[in-house]
Amino acid sequence: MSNTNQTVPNTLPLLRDRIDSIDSQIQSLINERARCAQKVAEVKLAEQGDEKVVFYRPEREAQVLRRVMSRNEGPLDNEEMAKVFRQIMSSCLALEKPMRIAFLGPEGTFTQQAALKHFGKSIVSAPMAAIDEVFREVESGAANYGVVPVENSTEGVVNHTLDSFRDSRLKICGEVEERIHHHLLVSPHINSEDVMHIYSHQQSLAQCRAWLDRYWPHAERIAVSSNAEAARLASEAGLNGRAVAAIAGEVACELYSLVKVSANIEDHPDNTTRFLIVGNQLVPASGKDKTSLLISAKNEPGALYRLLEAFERHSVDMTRLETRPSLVSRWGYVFYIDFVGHYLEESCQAVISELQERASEVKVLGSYPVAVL
Ligand SMILES: O=C(O)C(=O)C[C@]1(C(=O)O)C=C[C@@H](O)C=C1
Repeated sequence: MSNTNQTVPNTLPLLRDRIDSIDSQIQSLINERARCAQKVAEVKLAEQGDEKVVFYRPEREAQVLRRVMSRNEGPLDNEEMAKVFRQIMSSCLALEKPMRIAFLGPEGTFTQQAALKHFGKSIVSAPMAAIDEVFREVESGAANYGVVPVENSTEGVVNHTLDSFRDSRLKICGEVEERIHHHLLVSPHINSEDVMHIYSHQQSLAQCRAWLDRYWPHAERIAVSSNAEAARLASEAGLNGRAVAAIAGEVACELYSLVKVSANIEDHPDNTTRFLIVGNQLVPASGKDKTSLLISAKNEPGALYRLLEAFERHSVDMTRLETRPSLVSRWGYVFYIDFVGHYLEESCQAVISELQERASEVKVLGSYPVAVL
């Protein structure tokens, strides 16, 4: 083991020798860790059996990353260090069992970016054409987990995702937040001044509305199924000499070899999207968790008040409330509620059982670690 108190050499050859020696130690340790993960897989298989074995453990991953951040002394900052360990765990998990992750595609979407941020790069990516396809892919067992957008700090909730939980038995296993930067992109084969049509996902167009009003008031805005699809269309149009632009992110820009006419054009610089990880398992407590519920309220005066009052009385911190039409009865509603805590904690159990008495249906969509990265 190297002695951390050793003085740092001050010539380039000696510094590189030191780096080589440290790298060799890090490499041995990473492989030693990987062998432990392989052993963990054997133990899990022996204890849980082939059918029920769960390799991916979100609560354990969150604990590992939190520990990395809290003991970190720099000079690398906490997030950088956690990203390194994120990838080490991703590689170790892939040794235990390669994970197939379905996400709202095509390749290059912010959802793919979120999937890589959450699971690391050692996954098999499975882009889907729509949010309900992501759900179906995981329900059928074709994918191990799915990643879907659920809310954006500028535009609010993604209704498709919330609605997909009504008839699904999938559970929320995690959340991930991603800062969203939009760019105006064109094919290198066209002149950006000729652009009269701008493609993007409806939410992205909305997130850049003020900027578009100001700088491209005469261009027609065309909503398509995703911003990666917009990038694909802009690239294809460029090959045919048609001047079309797309609004999309970095990954799509690179994937379709587009060029940036303007970067970071979102109206709100802290524009952030929250994504959910959906899977088949109820996740044990990590020590810092959130819970999501779907509640069908009775259609009577004061129904919502009686639901919310239970949170107050048990001092459970509600972080989000969304209302959607129930689709079962006219003017009936379902509520999506997020709160701090794990559903097995005493105070959370107390709230849930009171809600069960007061609502016609309470579905626990899942408890999951608060996003670490
Ligand atoms: O602790 C486990 O259950 C493991 O499988 C090991 C490990 C890791 O590399 O630390 C790998 C995958 C899991 O998702 C969590 C942690």
